[in-house]
Amino acid sequence: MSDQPDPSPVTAPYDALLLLSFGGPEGPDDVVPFLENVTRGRGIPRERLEEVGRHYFLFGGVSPINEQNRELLGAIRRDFADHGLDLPVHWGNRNWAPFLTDTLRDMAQAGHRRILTFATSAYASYSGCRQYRENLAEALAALDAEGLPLPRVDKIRHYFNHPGFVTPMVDATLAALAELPEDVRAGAHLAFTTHSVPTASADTSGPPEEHGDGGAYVAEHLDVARLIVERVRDETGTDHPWRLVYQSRSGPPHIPWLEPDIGDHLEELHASGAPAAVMVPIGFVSDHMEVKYDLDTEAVAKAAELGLPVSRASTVGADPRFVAGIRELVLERAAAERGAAVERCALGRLGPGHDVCPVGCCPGRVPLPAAAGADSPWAP
Ligand SMILES: CC1=C(CCC(=O)O)c2cc3nc(cc4[nH]c(cc5[nH]c(cc1n2)c(C)c5CCC(=O)O)c(CCC(=O)O)c4C)C(CCC(=O)O)=C3C
Ligand SMILES: [Fe+2]
Repeated sequence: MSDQPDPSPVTAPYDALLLLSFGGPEGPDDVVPFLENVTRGRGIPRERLEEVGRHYFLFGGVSPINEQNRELLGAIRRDFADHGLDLPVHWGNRNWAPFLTDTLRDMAQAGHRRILTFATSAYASYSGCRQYRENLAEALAALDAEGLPLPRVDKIRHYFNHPGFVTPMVDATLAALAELPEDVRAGAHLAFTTHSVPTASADTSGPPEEHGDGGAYVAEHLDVARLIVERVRDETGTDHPWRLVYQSRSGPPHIPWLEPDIGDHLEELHASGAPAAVMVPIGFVSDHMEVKYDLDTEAVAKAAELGLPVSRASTVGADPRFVAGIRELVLERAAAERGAAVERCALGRLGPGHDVCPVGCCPGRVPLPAAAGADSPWAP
């Protein structure tokens, strides 16, 4: 008899969940090395880096993202325990401690052989999906070089249209509308914001058949925005005008990125006589630096200068419905891997996405090995 307990049947074949995130600095001394990790080989102008460094120093050199991931990690563990799931949950980052390679090494040494990954990015795109798969491949290569047995690593499908993500965002939008002065509320515009990416990267996001016209990245965000607009209309009886806009543009100015920027959009709204706006950061799963600085600091200052009343919807963070959604996605994927019947929850027009990224999904500028996809060199 083995001294290991049998894996819990509902989560089999998986023996662990990996929470995979971006990472952020936790003090002033971390800021520059963190930015070096993020931007290695990416051709980001020096001035942009200095500018982004200032955002972090404004907050004492501490990004909120790690604390938010600790909260999410704790919430997932409690939710699993409350639902009788015996699946250990570990956390690793792309750019800061705990680094993915260290986490994956601990997991391999603890005997985990089938790992399911949940990344803190809900959409298709190079930065939000393939780059995490490249990070997994890099970590596996490092373990391989150390002679460790390699676990098989899978990744949960994009969850932008899962009710666990959409439902809390609807409530957050309603709450942000309620924060506006009553006389401007009914006329408020909804500005759905997400991270800008180079248009070339947006156009090739998602599976090859979805490339062009902003690709899966833009289509998925539009789907979420429409869902929120419809639900808000059902609740309030008001049809709020809306637009998908972008924030946190980086890169050299001659390379086109998705537009309009939230700041320009607020100016346009003001010029066209809009009475108020709600910023809804559907591109992010927690209130990290892009939200705290680019929206709550910069965009709010711009709105104040214009005299445009604004409020900002909160992100899902560790909302219990989001955490329950993560559990449902784990159970869904485990069942699919066992060949059992699965119900794939998805709202909106696009339907549930793929479990395994196909060849040619969200390519980077340079082809690099990526795990957890059809093109993975680490496939079983
Ligand atoms: C699509 C997307 C997401 C959402 C999906 C996901 O969540 O993964 C995201 C998240 C995040 N991005 C973050 C931070 C940064 N992103 C940068 C740079 C870049 N982001 C890009 C895209 C995205 N980024 C791109 C195309 C670049 C250009 C360079 C490159 O091609 O890689 C830079 C360099 C400086 C700058 O130029 O801004 C920093 C510091 C943090 C941590 C925040 C914190 O500390 O709280 C988080 C969660
Ligand atoms: Fe970023």
